[in-house]
Amino acid sequence: MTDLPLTIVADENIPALEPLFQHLGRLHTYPGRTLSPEQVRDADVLLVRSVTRVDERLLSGSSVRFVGTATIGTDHVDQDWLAQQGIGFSSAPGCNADSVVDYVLAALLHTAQDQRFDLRDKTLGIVGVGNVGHRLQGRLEQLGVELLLCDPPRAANEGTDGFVELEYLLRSSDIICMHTPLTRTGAWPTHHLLNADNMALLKPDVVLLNAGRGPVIDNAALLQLANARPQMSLILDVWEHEPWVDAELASRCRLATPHIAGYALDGKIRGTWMLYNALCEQLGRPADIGLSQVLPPSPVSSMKLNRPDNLLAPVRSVYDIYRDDRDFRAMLGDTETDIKLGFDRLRRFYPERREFVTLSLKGEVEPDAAQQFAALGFNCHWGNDD
Ligand SMILES: NC(=O)C1=CN([C@@H]2O[C@H](COP(=O)(O)OP(=O)(O)OC[C@H]3O[C@@H](n4cnc5c(N)ncnc54)[C@H](O)[C@@H]3O)[C@@H](O)[C@H]2O)C=CC1
Ligand SMILES: O=C(O)C(=O)[C@H](O)COP(=O)(O)O
Repeated sequence: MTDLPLTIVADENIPALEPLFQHLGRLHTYPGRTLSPEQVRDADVLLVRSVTRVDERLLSGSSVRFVGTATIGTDHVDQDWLAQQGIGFSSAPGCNADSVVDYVLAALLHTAQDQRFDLRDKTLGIVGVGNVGHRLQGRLEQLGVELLLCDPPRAANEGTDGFVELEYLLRSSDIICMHTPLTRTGAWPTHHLLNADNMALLKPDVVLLNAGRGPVIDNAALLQLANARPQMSLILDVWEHEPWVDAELASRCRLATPHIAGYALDGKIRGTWMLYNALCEQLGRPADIGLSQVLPPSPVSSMKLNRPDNLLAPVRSVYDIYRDDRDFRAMLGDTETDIKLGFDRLRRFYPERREFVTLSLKGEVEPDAAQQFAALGFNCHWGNDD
């Protein structure tokens, strides 16, 4: 597959396809969720996101020689089958990890403000300490939050120091953030990792956030528990059975969003760009388009703080998580079919959002506040009036 032009079939929800791939061949875009064997049969390259199941059913008999998913998660791809067929594969590890961490921090800071607590007085458990969990760990440690970490695969490789057992974390944490992949086999499968039995261990007023994959938590058991425990706070970005969402569970959440934690433009375009690099490598061609050539400058690039004690002011100016929550809830009274269509429509036409790091903060602030704004991930230039 070295002869150009290539035939490239891609999910229409992948940004920056033209500038990165058009010079390599003819691009055909389709809705990813309904991509069919007929649409991919004559393709050389298939570029997907998480909503396309990539397996023998989709690709058998096709001419596809390279599959790329512009996502971190890979549970939608049958990688064993691709390898057996000699089809090249790449995902985009870490591409939107900072976008997810921004989402988590926005959600937790709003929750802390609404429930009148300071994150630094809480114990926060992270389950799955990979690209996302590790970056979240870094920012929260700088903020001064006490952490518990659970990641049995890492503990098995690196030693158990610094890691705790899941049950201990569930029992001891005030806030829990789920960041594991979805796996059904292997030594540490995560399907229904949180279930009726172990969720009974949770503190009654726990804040539980899932921005990994929906089926990592048994959603029916979660709804039952949350109904029995009115003080429990749920923040869910991912759902069992997407694009369908259990409207009752969503209505029980303090924040509910349609799988957009990683949807900052920076994270999405970085994912596409990583696939461009992987495809060029497979083709033996130089990848000479830089990320900055395809990532537009941020429309909100600097902010002078006049209320430096309020951590939420810059967070809101880059990312209003309540807007996502409102838009999502607005469609939940619809029929099952409308919810499914609405879920994908919100994602397809997601408004531009940028990562915290794109915002420069200026002003004169106290050292403690300066440390906290830097910990959140903003680009800080204190004392600079330019
Ligand atoms: N909501 C969203 O928009 C997004 C969701 N994701 C999801 O988040 C997941 C995590 O992303 P990354 O951190 O980048 O992945 P990663 O692969 O870098 O890290 C995952 C971590 O989970 C750990 N893990 C695996 N099984 C575990 C278990 N049973 N218990 C505890 N830990 C376990 C692994 O050892 C690894 O350290 C992705 O696989 C994807 O499904 C990723 C990006 C955006
Ligand atoms: O990267 C991942 O993994 C994700 O979950 C994606 O950010 C989700 O976006 P879509 O692939 O579903 O558009």
